[in-house]
Amino acid sequence: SNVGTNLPPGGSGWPVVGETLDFVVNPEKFITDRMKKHSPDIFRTNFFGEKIVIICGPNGHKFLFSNEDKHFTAYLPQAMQKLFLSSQPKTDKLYRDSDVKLLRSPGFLKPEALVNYVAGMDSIIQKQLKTHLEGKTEAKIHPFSRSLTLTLACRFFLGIENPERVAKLVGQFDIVTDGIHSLPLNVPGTAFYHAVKAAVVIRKELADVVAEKKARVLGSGAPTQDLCTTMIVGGYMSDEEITEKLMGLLVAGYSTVATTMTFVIKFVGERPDVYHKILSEQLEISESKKPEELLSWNDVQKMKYAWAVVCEAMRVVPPVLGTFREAITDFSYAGYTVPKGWKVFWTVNTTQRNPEYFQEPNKFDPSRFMKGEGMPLYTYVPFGGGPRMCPGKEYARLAILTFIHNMVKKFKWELVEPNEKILGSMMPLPEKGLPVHLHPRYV
Ligand code: HEM
Repeated sequence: SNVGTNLPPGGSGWPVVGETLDFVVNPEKFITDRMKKHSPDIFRTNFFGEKIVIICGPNGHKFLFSNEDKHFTAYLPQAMQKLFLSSQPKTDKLYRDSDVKLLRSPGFLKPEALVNYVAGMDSIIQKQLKTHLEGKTEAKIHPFSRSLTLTLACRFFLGIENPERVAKLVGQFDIVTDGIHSLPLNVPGTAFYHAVKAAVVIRKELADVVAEKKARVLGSGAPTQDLCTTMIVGGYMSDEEITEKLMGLLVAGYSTVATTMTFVIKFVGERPDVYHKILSEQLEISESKKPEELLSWNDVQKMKYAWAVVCEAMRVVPPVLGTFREAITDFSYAGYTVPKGWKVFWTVNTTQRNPEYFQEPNKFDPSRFMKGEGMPLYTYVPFGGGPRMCPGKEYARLAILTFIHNMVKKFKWELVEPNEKILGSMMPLPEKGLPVHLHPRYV
């Protein structure tokens, strides 16, 4: 075989750090430059201390998503492993393949189950808006959307509603998020060091929740309807496994949903025309219902324009830039051969923000998603694709649309800082938390 002699083109940068810094500072530029210089299909690099190939474009996405388990398995960079896996990892994956199957099977995150959570979500979101935004003339949307998202996750994944407990978790997750944005140096005093500690606190809290729920399930108390209880009642996982799984869900589902909500509010705040279109769609839904009646699954299916707005927000600012795989065999692609053990990175930006597939990629234009014919295959991939595609997609859609419904009915808004800087290339966030001027709308 010609393994090792026919590697994809590319460079490996400095010893040890490789090209890490260039990548972290601006992944989009890093990748676009190298696609031009080396190959638009695949090139090799070296960062986070790993030998990496980056696989690009719709054909790259297709190849990756179609060869799961044959050539590829899931992989987390070492810094993420330190943060998110327990101290005695049984695996270097956030999710073992069997776990993913479990989540996808009749599971809690499937539409059949989610149908029953719409009204509850609507009611929590209404309460949160009342407590945190109503009566204010100005508010920071990003901290709000984070605490809202975690409140929902606490209710539906963990079955906890106590606001102090939720606030404590929000605080710890904020520290973890700061760490993700920093260099992964586990040295006292660094943001990453604090993040590793916060992740330990979160895991301990989750272990307590599992123990409490278990006592409730075994005792006579009426068990709540939540994912944690479902897993306990299932009876085939140890408490540690349940804790680990809940951690994985919170990590995967928390900042992604909050980021999407935040950027929807940003883009809509910049575009009164988009706001008015969303509003008229949402008012039509409300008018078909009794006053005070909570949203249902069917109502959410009618939010077609609002969903186009969400899709376009995730195209311009993807909440997940991309993920890693590990090659479990040597594999050949685009005329090159990559050895077993190398890490493979794919990123949504090589298609979603590529003018070849989306004209004027920086322009926010929800009408791209209203044309009816859909996007060319493997070009729009905010949730990934194939067997590893995000299992939280429907849950995320429900939470975000229910949030938008309530926001436009209650408020109009515009940005306090139209030129606010966006930080963090791997996980984008507005520098000042997206302050907006709020104007109440009386229906
Ligand atoms: C807008 C919100 C979200 C976006 C954009 C998003 C995106 C993604 C992406 C790109 C992946 C990687 C797929 C791959 O590697 O091929 C992923 C995986 C995953 N997501 Fe999401 N996600 C979102 C929300 C959620 C939520 C709410 C949950 C939990 C309820 C969740 C749970 C997961 C899990 C468990 C995985 C790992 C699946 C695996 O490794 O097979 N995600 N998500």
